[in-house]
Amino acid sequence: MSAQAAITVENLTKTYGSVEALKGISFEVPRGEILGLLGPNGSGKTTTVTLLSTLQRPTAGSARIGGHDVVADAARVRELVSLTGQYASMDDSLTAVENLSVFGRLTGLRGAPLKARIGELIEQFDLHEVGSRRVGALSGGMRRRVDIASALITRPEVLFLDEPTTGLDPRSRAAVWDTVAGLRAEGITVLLTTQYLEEADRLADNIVMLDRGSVVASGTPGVLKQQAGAAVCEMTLVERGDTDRVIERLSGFEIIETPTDASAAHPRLVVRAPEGMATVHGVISRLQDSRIEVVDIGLRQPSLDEVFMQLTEKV
Ligand SMILES: Nc1ncnc2c1ncn2[C@@H]1O[C@H](COP(=O)(O)OP(=O)(O)OP(=O)(O)O)[C@@H](O)[C@H]1O
Repeated sequence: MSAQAAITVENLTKTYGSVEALKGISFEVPRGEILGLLGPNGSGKTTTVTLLSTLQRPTAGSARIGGHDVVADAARVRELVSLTGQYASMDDSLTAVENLSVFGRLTGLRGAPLKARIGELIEQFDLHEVGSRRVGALSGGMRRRVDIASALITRPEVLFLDEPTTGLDPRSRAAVWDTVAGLRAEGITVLLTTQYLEEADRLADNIVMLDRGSVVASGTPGVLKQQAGAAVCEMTLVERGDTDRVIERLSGFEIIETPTDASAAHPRLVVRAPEGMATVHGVISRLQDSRIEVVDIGLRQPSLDEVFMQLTEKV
């Protein structure tokens, strides 16, 4: 394993009684990179973060942060990492600056150094306007931004972001994405857990996909999409009423998505296209034979969502 790695995980295992939360996972995160740890509910994401941040001990295997073992060297690891995410621990009745101050004091910062660090974070996270407002009155996205800022008060080398955008509306989610992308510029290593493939696709240098406690795939977003192999043929129908007829007419093709939104004016279907354009032409000729009209039809790379579906189906 590389000496440069900020996080090294080797055969990490955690069992709770008869539940195998992690079944021996391994991965590495180079310094300054963002790793997206992806997986559905219960796949082991939070367990991984609690082990890496020394909140729990592994049952077997090992993990190192900046070369320090999370069990043997737990005190040193705690100096290097910070953890935030879904369950922000800020006091709603205090202002953003007061919250930063509380976090700073908790870590032993006082006086001028504390004030200077808060000033830097206000600058870095563009909190000038909201610094004096009560955190309870801030939007969800702005709250998370203050929360991430407070996690950085100690200048950690590694930041764990546990589902930082769960429960946020799309606009707030985009604002948090900007904040996380900015962390890369600061050289901080980030381990981001998420259920949203789009989030990992946007932010992560590398992705580790977990399913039921095991790694089912890892690599860059681009490589994972390629690994999934076949491109897909996506079509949008003119008439909602044609959906059942299309499904019937496309027998023999592997339909991987049928319309889910009953209110959508134009239903969308996706079929796997192992033969690329030849598959698309095959679909078009079947639709033409039945005089079924489409708004559009085309070939595209599978999304990470589709990759994940395909990989987890195989397990
Ligand atoms: N303290 C615990 N005691 C018993 N089982 C646990 C405990 N913590 C987690 N588990 C189990 O371990 C498995 C992995 O849970 P974990 O919370 O790590 O998943 P997750 O991927 O973070 O899911 P989510 O997205 O819901 O947070 C689940 O089956 C969970 O029920």
